[in-house]
Amino acid sequence: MEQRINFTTQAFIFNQMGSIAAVGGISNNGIFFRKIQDETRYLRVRNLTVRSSVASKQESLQFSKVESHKLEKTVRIGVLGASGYTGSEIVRLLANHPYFDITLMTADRKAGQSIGSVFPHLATQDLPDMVAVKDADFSDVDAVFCCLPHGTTQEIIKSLPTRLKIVDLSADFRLRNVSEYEEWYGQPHKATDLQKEAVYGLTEILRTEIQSARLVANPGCFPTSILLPLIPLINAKLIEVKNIIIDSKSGVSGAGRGAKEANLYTEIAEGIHSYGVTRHRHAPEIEQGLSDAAHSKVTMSFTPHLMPMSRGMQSTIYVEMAPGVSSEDLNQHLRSFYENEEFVKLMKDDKPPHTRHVRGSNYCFVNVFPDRIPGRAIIISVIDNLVKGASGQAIQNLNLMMGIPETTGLLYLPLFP
Ligand SMILES: NC(=O)C1=CN([C@@H]2O[C@H](COP(=O)(O)OP(=O)(O)OC[C@H]3O[C@@H](n4cnc5c(N)ncnc54)[C@H](OP(=O)(O)O)[C@@H]3O)[C@@H](O)[C@H]2O)C=CC1
Ligand SMILES: CC(=O)N[C@@H](CCC(=O)OP(=O)(O)O)C(=O)O
Repeated sequence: MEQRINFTTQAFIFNQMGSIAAVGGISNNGIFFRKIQDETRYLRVRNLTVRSSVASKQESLQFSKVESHKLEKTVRIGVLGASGYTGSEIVRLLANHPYFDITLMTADRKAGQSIGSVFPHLATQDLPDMVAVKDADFSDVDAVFCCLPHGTTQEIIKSLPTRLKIVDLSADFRLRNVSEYEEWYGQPHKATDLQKEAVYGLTEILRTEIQSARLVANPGCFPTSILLPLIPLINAKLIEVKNIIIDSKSGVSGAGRGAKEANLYTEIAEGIHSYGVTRHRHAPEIEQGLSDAAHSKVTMSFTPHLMPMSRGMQSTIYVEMAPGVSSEDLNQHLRSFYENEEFVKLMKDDKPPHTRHVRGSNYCFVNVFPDRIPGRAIIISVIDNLVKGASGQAIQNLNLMMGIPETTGLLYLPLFP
């Protein structure tokens, strides 16, 4: 039977692998209610004693512990660039977030409009109209998702109150070396002090640094799909750092919502094409991550392709293994490295993951295959460019920065078919 419940506490049940098995709330009289995915209804879970290890009879999983958090504070969120693809994806994902409450949204050409008029799929959300950044009042905001074009972003972030926590989805604060930024982005960096403060937001790899950061540079979508499998393998010296070849494919939403001739249906449908060959601006970002892992300068070959699909990203990575290492060793290492992670999963069989298996979710699915050529392996990694490649990872990072479980509001299963 449906009922309205006022929760005082949000609770998480973990399975024995340490992953969150159920999210719910604890009512005033101490009863745990399990949240039903993607709905606002809750299922009463009986026979579960909070703070004990007794499993619920209604659950097939063996619960190992319950952690609870007081729902004391609501974090007031500003979404800069809410009329774009990543901004609107933040709004969609936050609809079910128990702590984050959107109090401010900005747009540029669409300033003055409601989110529902710009994105009818969000018309059910009761949110303030979007305003221009110059008219934005940050007095009711604690944290900001900055979903603006690179270049514009630095100056806007520089002008924000310093008490705000910021997750920047643009490329403006990702490269530590500002001269490298100038070389690849064709303009000098205009906020070099802030650059020193920024922490690169590849959550599973830099969790500790992100927790205490004020400004997080959310990674690019291609780098996310590539660095998640490669960094642990380089750290463990299981692959050679020379001759890494990466072939990546992206859905068209990766290019943003702005009208561009190159992104017309007629230019995209019924074919694929490579772009940015040898000079894509994600190359230095990927090499920065790989070099940090290797403690030496790493270079690689990277070619992105545009696919006739709205979202999704696959990176196919060709590597040379260290002497005596097999592709099964790579698989085993990644499996154990990500064993307790909710969002990075190694496939259990020998099938390649598909972009459609992670669509709309914050998951990264990975598999490793032996190449026909001895000593080489092929790694396939898929994400949704708008979720793990942008807005989902951004929420995961802000969760950490606010000291709440990082999966909060992100346990959406992929949308299939
Ligand atoms: N799309 C993706 O898959 C990914 C994108 N990113 C990065 O995230 C950022 C946002 O991308 P995305 O959402 O795709 O881009 P969109 O082009 O879809 O959206 C851009 C947003 O910024 C606003 N805007 C544009 N110019 C200005 C300006 N001069 N001043 C203030 N606001 C402005 C736009 O407002 P209006 O619509 O009103 O003009 C819109 O809200 C970019 O830096 C992008 O590179 C990162 C990872 C993945
Ligand atoms: C399909 C497409 O055009 N994709 C974008 C990458 C999207 C992304 O992650 O870009 P940022 O580095 O700006 O955040 C591109 O290739 O430039």
